[in-house]
Amino acid sequence: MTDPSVFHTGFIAIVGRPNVGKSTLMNRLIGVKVSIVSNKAQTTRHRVSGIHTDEHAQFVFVDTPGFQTRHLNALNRTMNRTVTQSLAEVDLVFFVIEAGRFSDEDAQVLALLPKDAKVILVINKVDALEDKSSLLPFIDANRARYPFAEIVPLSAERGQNVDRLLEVARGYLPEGAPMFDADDITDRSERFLAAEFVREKLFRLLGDELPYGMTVEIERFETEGRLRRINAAVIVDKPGHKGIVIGKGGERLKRISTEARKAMEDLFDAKVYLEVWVKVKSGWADDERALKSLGYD
Ligand SMILES: Nc1nc2c(ncn2[C@@H]2O[C@H](COP(=O)(O)OP(=O)(O)OP(=O)(O)O)[C@@H](O)[C@H]2O)c(=O)[nH]1
Repeated sequence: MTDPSVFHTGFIAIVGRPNVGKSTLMNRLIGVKVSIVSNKAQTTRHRVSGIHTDEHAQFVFVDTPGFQTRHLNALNRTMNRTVTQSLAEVDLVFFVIEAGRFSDEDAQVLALLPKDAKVILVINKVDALEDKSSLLPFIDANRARYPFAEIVPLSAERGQNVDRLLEVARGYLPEGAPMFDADDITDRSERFLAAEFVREKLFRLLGDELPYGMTVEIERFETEGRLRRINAAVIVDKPGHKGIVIGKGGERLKRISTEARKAMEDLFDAKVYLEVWVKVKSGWADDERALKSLGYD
């Protein structure tokens, strides 16, 4: 049993083949919807996708980039090395499989786990198991596959035994103060996400016309209860790019901002006033600013 007076904080990666229920589990673990957000933590190389904090521990869930189990070719093998490296940097891995089933794809994911990683085997979807008595032999069969630190059967969808997973996981996280303030992270995440949504719509609606070097900056982000006032600037490099983003009669920009606003309202569970405009900030303008800051006019 872990000493409850000691606080634990650490990074966890959730891995598994497609469709085993990783997202469902993540949503369960995080609980509050608004916390299921991407946040580029400044202090770490990890991309944080969710955080759960209770009185004993802070669980920081991170994305594993480039996971690939289908079509093993040279490129994917290189990507898989990246996966193995990023998994070596977390404190704990949740390897998720489906109850009663261990496929070749599961084996491929398992093979990517670094040899000395601490891995908890999460057997998900136990609710869907027709013959409940088959669970114990299934657990035993999996013990032989890898030196799992723990094996936890659960149902992410129904929330069964999910608390147990957190309780067990805590003992594998290093002792230490929380890295993130739960409220803080929510605000910063929303701001970060707002930029992500605008970017995503730009990518989707501009397609091949996407100007090189385009960025999105959130110039204003205000929270008033369940209302957000957000101003986003799409920054392009050349005056000619401005028209591409705006489109004929402003149609394109209007669509981008409407779709981004809807996505934000869904996720933030709030009313959103969003203004999006396009600014040209060429290299030349930057030079000029740089000169001004040095006192040259
Ligand atoms: N019966 C049952 N179904 C579940 C459970 N957890 C997830 N599912 C279902 O399994 C399907 C896949 O769930 P996801 O959470 O999207 O799986 P994933 O691993 O994130 O999938 P990818 O994003 O493709 O990698 C969905 O239809 C879920 O509703 C569970 O505990 N029991």
